[in-house]
Amino acid sequence: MADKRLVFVTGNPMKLQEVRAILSQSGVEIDSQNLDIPELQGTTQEIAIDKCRRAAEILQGPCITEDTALCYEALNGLPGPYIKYFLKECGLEGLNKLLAGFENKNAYALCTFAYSAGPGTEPILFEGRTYGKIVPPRGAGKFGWNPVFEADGTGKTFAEMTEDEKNAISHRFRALEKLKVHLQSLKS
Ligand SMILES: O=c1[nH]c(=O)c2ncn([C@@H]3O[C@H](COP(=O)(O)OP(=O)(O)OP(=O)(O)O)[C@@H](O)[C@H]3O)c2[nH]1
Ligand SMILES: [Mg+2]
Repeated sequence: MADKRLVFVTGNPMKLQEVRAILSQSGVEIDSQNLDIPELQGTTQEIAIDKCRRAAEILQGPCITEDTALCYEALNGLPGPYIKYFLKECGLEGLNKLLAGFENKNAYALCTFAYSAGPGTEPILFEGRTYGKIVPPRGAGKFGWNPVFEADGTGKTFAEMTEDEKNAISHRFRALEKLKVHLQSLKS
């Protein structure tokens, strides 16, 4: 039996798949709720806290939510938490063109999990980062901006990696490592 069950509120099946794979050996089992929670404008932290708070209120119970940002060094962190809309409107090529006037193609993927113990409690954040650079698309485009993000030291875009390769170094993996430590502390 799982040591811990958690409800992950997300509308993104690829996130859910990766979270389940990363947590598969950890004793944490994930139930999912596909709720469309309105997302505030603001910093990644503000967006993550607000989204988790709303989700816990709707569920009337504990839950986790996750926000992903793609932050360009040359643009002082933008598109950041608004990457979903940039990707939708500009496509993978557009994500490259944004940096056309800059030599600096460095970027980091930022994953922020928020954990709420239930309605009325303040969500706690767990962040993970993976550094890399923005490149012309390579690899199968099954998930978001994976084809244009080459992780430092790998020579591969996330889309060219196997699931296991990505899950060993991803922003999501790094944030979940911190969330796991917190969940352990709740058990004792
Ligand atoms: O190539 C990718 N590799 C990843 O590892 C990854 N993680 C998220 N994303 C995309 O980045 C935006 C985040 O927006 P986001 O955090 O609001 O997510 P979402 O709205 O899809 O789901 P949720 O908010 O219901 O959980 C969305 O377009 C996601 O598809 C990724 N793309
Ligand atoms: Mg979202």
